[in-house]
Amino acid sequence: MSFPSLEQLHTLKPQQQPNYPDPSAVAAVNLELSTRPPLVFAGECDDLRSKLASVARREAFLLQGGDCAETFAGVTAQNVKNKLQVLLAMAVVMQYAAQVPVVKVGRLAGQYAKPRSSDMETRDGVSLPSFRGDAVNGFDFTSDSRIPDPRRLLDVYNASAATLNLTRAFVTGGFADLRTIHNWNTNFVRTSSVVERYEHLADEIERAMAFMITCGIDDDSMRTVDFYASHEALLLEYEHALTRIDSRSQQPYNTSGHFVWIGERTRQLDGAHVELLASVRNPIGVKLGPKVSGAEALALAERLDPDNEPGRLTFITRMGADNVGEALPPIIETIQNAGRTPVWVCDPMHGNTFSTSNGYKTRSFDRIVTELNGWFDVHDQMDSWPGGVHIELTGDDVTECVGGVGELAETDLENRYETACDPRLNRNQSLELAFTVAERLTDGRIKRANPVQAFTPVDL
Ligand SMILES: O=C[C@H](O)[C@H](O)COP(=O)(O)O
Ligand SMILES: C=C(OP(=O)(O)O)C(=O)O
Ligand SMILES: [Mn+2]
Repeated sequence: MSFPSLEQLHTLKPQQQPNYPDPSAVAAVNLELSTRPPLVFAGECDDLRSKLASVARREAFLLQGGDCAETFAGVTAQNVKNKLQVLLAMAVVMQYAAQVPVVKVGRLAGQYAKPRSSDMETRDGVSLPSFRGDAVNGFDFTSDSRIPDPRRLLDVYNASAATLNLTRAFVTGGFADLRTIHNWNTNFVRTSSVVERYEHLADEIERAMAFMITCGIDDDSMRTVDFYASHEALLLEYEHALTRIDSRSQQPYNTSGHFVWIGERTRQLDGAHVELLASVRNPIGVKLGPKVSGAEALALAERLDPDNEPGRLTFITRMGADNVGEALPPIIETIQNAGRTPVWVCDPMHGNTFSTSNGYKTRSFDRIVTELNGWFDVHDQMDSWPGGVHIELTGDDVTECVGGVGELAETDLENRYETACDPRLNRNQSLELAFTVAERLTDGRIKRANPVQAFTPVDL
């Protein structure tokens, strides 16, 4: 099985690509990237695909989260640790509530390139190219900083390798111990105003943990977790250079991340991004906004997952709180009628962004929860599995989204607004969201594949 050449991809009018001033510099970077070792291995991608197949079979739930735009300056032990900490804590809460394994996938180690709504940004009458992520140009609003530089792709590779290395060390070196993670949640519940709402769940987890320990359960599954890297496959030069033929299967894999997805702005059926990802064996995702029809979603499924392979395709729906109830059911119905069971994931962030009167791009925690609840209601109505959530978040106490447990107001945003692109949930808002999702997952209306069987005493 081969994959398309970069030249072939460029004939497909790729969207959201940088306008590099010097093609020879791009070619030189391509050559160097194509000799660099893979960042992830095909076998790891296969493991993730089989875990996502469990999600498609209602036997697991996916938690995918991290920065909207990673930054080179953000590649620090503390930043990676905080992000992992909040994701692992969220996963414990969801896993206990859902009574199914939670597949943990970070938006990290490659999320450095951004599609933008507008090519140009104008401030005080000065127009410059939009910031497209550290992978492309600089955040500073100066003409030099905003010139796309292909050498940044080498920095993306190095930053991603360092982040992956740290992540692997953290999740296998004791940081992911279930008892430690649970203590974080207990502290959160005790130190925030959500005590009454979540203390019961936190206490139940505490008792379950204590019970497991009294049973002498103390194996590796208590201390380590499987954790995977994901990002949007946006920059064709980078993604193509890291697409390699697996020596075991002779199949192409994107080795820049375990899971890569196609964004809302680049999912044209006959486009370059669909062409490239259709050719790789990774588990892949596609973002679906409120204007997509069932027929378009089905055409994407048939193109990207022709064998209807469990775990291969994840639809990440980002409908907006006001649209999810109307826009999502016909899409699910069309896919169900075609006999397909992709992984259905909710991204409650990208359809709910707005700008405040004081000029901040933000999101409201309440609107995020409204879309999530609407999404759960639709899957309940359609008897499909609400398979996971896709969240832009950080493990830091930033002030980027209004509302939530700290009741952040628009006037609070200036205190610690650090995102390089979209506003992220902060640590406490992320944990509160996990408890909110947990409440829905314990909802009896959601039909799991293997509900925890009531204990039936043996007839003696
Ligand atoms: O992360 C998603 C997009 O890159 C982002 O929402 C685009 O933001 P913009 O509308 O400010 O360009
Ligand atoms: C660009 C993103 O989202 P979307 O493609 O859904 O706008 C993103 O998830 O970073
Ligand atoms: Mn975003």
